[in-house]
Amino acid sequence: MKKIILLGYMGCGKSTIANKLSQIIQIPFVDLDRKIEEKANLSINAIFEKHGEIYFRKLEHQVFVDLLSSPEIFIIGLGGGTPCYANNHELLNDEGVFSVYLKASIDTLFNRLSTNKSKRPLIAGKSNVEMKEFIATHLFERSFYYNQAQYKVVVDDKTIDVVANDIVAILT
Ligand SMILES: Nc1ncnc2c1ncn2[C@@H]1O[C@H](COP(=O)(O)OP(=O)(O)O)[C@@H](O)[C@H]1O
Ligand SMILES: O=C(O)C1=C[C@@H](OP(=O)(O)O)[C@@H](O)[C@H](O)C1
Ligand SMILES: [Mg+2]
Repeated sequence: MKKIILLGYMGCGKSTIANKLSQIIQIPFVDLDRKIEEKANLSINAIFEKHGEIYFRKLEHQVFVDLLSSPEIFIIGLGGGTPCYANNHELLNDEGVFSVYLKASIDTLFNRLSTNKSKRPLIAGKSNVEMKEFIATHLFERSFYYNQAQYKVVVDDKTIDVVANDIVAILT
């Protein structure tokens, strides 16, 4: 069995789907953002505010590499930016890893993020109009990195159960 990595843009459902998948296949789930918060003893928002994004990206890389070097098997829900910094995308094809891109359209991301902005420092201060524009550009810039994943699951108009079971089908 390999470690399972879920990746994709903010709001695509990495944390939610990883949690559901963990219940189905009985493998523990680790959310990279929560591990970063534990290590820094600060919330994601506070890390960005106090130390800035570059510091966050260094910590994110360290925590990701540490998790991958662990002998244990788990499901890792990455942060939306994880594959896009510090050559982390190269780790998506490591031998002991099974990586899945949860692909969502701009509309799906916008709908999910417009009610979930406050804990995401990159979009927290934006109006809805600014956010739609931001998601469109940012998703385009990041797609190269997301497409390095071994597998892709489209999540638009699918329930949490359906997405989780799509991943189970790929795994088996
Ligand atoms: N398949 C889905 N259908 C409907 N809502 C979803 C689905 N997946 C995730 N969500 C919702 O979208 C929001 C963002 O999900 P989250 O797991 O935090 O995304 P990520 O970790 O990728 O940023 C949450 O409110 C979550 O409940
Ligand atoms: O896309 C990004 O750069 C980020 C996504 C967040 O994770 P989610 O994708 O779980 O929101 C979190 O790591 C941080 O706010 C930065
Ligand atoms: Mg998340």
